[in-house]
Parts: sequence; structure tokens; C-alpha cells
Amino acid sequence: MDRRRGTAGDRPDDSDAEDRVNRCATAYLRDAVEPSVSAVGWTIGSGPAVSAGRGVVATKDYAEGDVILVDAPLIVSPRTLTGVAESPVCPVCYVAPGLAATGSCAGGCGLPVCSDRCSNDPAHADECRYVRRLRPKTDGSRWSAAVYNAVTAIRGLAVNGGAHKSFLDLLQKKFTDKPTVEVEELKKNISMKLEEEDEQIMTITCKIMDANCFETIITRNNKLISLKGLYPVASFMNHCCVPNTMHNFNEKLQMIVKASLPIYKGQEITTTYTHLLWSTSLRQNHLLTSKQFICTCYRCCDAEEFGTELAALNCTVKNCSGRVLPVNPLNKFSVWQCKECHKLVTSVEITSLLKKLCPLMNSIQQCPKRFETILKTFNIYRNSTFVVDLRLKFIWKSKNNNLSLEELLYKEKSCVEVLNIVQKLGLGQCRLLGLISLELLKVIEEKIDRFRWKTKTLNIFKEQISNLYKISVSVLDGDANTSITKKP
Ligand SMILES: C[S@@+](CC[C@H](N)C(=O)[O-])C[C@H]1O[C@@H](n2cnc3c(N)ncnc32)[C@H](O)[C@@H]1O
Repeated sequence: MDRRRGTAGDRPDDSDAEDRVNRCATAYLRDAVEPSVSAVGWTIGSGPAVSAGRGVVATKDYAEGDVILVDAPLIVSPRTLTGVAESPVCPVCYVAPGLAATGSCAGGCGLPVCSDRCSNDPAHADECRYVRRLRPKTDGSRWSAAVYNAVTAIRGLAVNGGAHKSFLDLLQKKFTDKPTVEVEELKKNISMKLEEEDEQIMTITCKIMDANCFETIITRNNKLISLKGLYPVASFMNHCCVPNTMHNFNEKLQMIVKASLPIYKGQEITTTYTHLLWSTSLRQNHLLTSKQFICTCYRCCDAEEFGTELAALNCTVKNCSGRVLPVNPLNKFSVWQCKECHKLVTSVEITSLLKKLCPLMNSIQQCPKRFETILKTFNIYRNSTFVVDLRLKFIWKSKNNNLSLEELLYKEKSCVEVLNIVQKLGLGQCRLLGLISLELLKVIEEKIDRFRWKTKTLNIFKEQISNLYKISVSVLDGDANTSITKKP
């Protein structure tokens, strides 16, 4: 990838290449998305406004909540299975039938297709025929994990045979000399030899997915299923830890990219490749291992992350109530320092502490009482990224009508704390804001159901509910995976 920064149009080669990218992007959206929503107020290019290589730049102003882009997936596929305990989803309709219930496709491709209907689905016909010809090594009834994990790569062959194959050439590929695991495993688990050209396309497809794919969420049988989606136009959006967009997925699995912050003409349009509430070290680690770059955005440069102190650990010096933060958050070997007693802690000590802390935090179940005891016992900073993560798990997993009053109030407090962090980080109208506002709204409704409030108090709650409802609707409008049913 060309990481040079310069003015778009400085180099004739660059501007030709950018023209081609923009032509392909516009043609793709014209074909794949309804023309009414494919109008563009952005361009793909390089230059001083762009954080790396090519990026998407606004050609007009956008207000919070404005739709910037609706993109359609060029490839959607199930996530790769990493262990025998993991269950596949049907690669045609994406329901999760469970490992035991999963047979293989009646068409003989060795994929865990859930029903005859899916086996006979025209969308599955070409890949079924292709894989069958490769003679997958299965015992006739079991599905093949190797074929399943290669579905993404195999779907790249269809892209190569289609009208928008140019994206296989245009999109960034993960830089690696290592053989692609999915393709190597497929080769070992079929009786026929892969055609050289097919193998090449499959390898390119995997590298493109590694560099560009989004987590695509779909609802099946009331469960959220996480898939991989290649959205060829949105793929040109670079990362920022305070992105100015958010995205939802509609019923057709199209990605709706909206402005989460005001965006001005000439400004780069960004997304996030990590969790918004992870601390800088977690985000940096994720970006380096999965996308091979170090983010240097203004949030990453601020050890306190705009006062949220997500990375902070409590100081272990007796009688000191200070918090320890990295001196240089961009350097993983940086020394850490207590803000109060100024004691220095080496990165080795921090790493060893985090190694003990992570499994402990992961082992904590949903019970807030036990959770609070652990925080005290192990002297964990109550606003650290780990605690935020636990609060979020509790918010997502607990069912309001099953909670004791104490737990319900704890959930309310957790929602408010998360919303405060979202605000401090300046994340604007991000999806998390919509989802947490919706959860808080439901908690307040549950509280109203349980108590007989006086009219005056009720009116305050009604106003709060109405505000939360407005926020959730404006953020989650068109999101196929959330249901905002009740209008207060
Ligand atoms: C999905 S692509 C984004 C488009 C890419 N810039 C291009 O020219 O095709 C992801 C890649 O862009 C680069 N990138 C994205 N955001 C970045 C950032 N904030 N800092 C440095 N590199 C970034 C990284 O190389 C990353 O692997």
C-alpha cells in the first residue's frame, strides 16, 4: 500500500487510480443499491486529509444522523470455526441449528446446510456444484470444517466471475508471505487438485477479507448471528478511535453508514475497527495484530482518554488512592506512573498484572454483588475498561423482569455510567448510544411497572423515557437487529 501523504492529484498515476476506484465504487452502488440511495457526497482519494493510503473524504457537509452511504455486501460468509466446540451456522440462510443437528448438504458439497430448502436454494447452486467437483473428504453424513472455513475464499470465485471483479484488484490485501490457512486446509481435505487460478483468487479473497471485512450482524430465530461481510465501498474508510460515522445493517444485509458527528466538506470520513470502549492498549493491540498498523489518533495520544481513564489501574502503594496510567500510551513498553504519588511501574509489571486480571474478569458471571466484591478485593479501578466490559455484559444479558430491585437499580446505574463515558469520549450519535439508551429506557419502564409513583414523579420519568426514545430511534432507525416497538 502507498502510505505516502500528499495532495490528491499531485501524481498523475495516483489520480488515474483514484478515478478508477471512484468509477468502480459508483457503478457498484448503482447496480447493488437502489439508485435513490446511491447518490454520493464523498470521494475516495488520498491526500493530507486522509489518515492512511486511500480514504473516504466528504465532498459536502453532513449533520449528525445523516445517511452518508448505503453499501451492499460483495461477499457475506460465516465466521471461521477455530475449535471443535464451535458450532457452524448454515452457510445459506445463516441459522444456527446446533452442531448435533447439523448434517451435510444433500447436494454433496460437504457444507453444513440446514435443510433441503437451503440445499436447493439457487444462491447455493454454483458453490455447491464447484465444491462437489473438488470431492470433499467427508464420511458422507458429516459436514467438512475445512470446506466450511473456505466458504469465504470460494465466494471470491463468484466475485471474480462477476461484473465487479475489479474490487479484487482495487481493495487492500493483508500483507503477509504466509500461506493462507483456509486455502491450505481446503487443499488437504479435497480429493481433487485446485486449479492454479482458483487457488490464486481464493488466496487474494482471504487477504482482502482480512484487511477489509466488517462484522455483519443478522438476526435468526431471535438470536444475533455474527458473520463476515465485504462491503467494497465502506472498505475504503480508514480507522479512528473517535470515528465520525456509525453503521447499521438492514434486512438485505446492506450497511447503512450514518454520520455520528458533524462532518465538514473536505474532512475524512472514518469508522472504527475496534470496540469503542476498549482502552488504548487493547485497541492498539487489536489493530496491530488484525490490521497491522499503529493508530496515532488524538484519543490514542491522550493517556487519560479524555478523562475516562479507561486504561487506569489503582495504585498499589499503601494509603495512595491514585491511578496508574502509561506515560506514553503509544508505546507498549512505556513506563506507567501513579498520578498522585508518582510511583513508576514498568511495562513488565503491568503486563504481569493484566495477565492475572484478564482471566479473573472473564470468569466473573452476571451477578453484580459478586462483581462489586471482586473489585474491592482485587483493588480494581472501577472505571477501567475491564469493569466497563463487565457492566456491558450485564446490561446485554440480564432480563429486567427477572432482576431483583437491587439488580435493576444496578443496571440503571451501569447504563448511566456507560452513557457518561460515551459522552466524555465525544462519540456523538454512535450505535452504543442508541443501544444503551434503549436499555435504560426499558429499565425505567420496569421501575414504573413495579412502583406506584406520584404523578409528579411519573411525569419526570415520562420525559426521560421520551428523550431516550428519541435518541434510540434516531440512532437505530433502519437497524434490522433491534426492535423499538413501543412509542411512549
Ligand atoms: C479497510 S482498509 C482502509 C482503506 C485503505 N487505507 C486503502 O488504501 O485501501 C484498512 C487498512 O488501512 C490502513 N489504515 C486504516 N486506518 C488507519 C489509520 N488510522 N492509521 C494507519 N493506517 C490505517 C491500514 O493499513 C489498514 O490495514
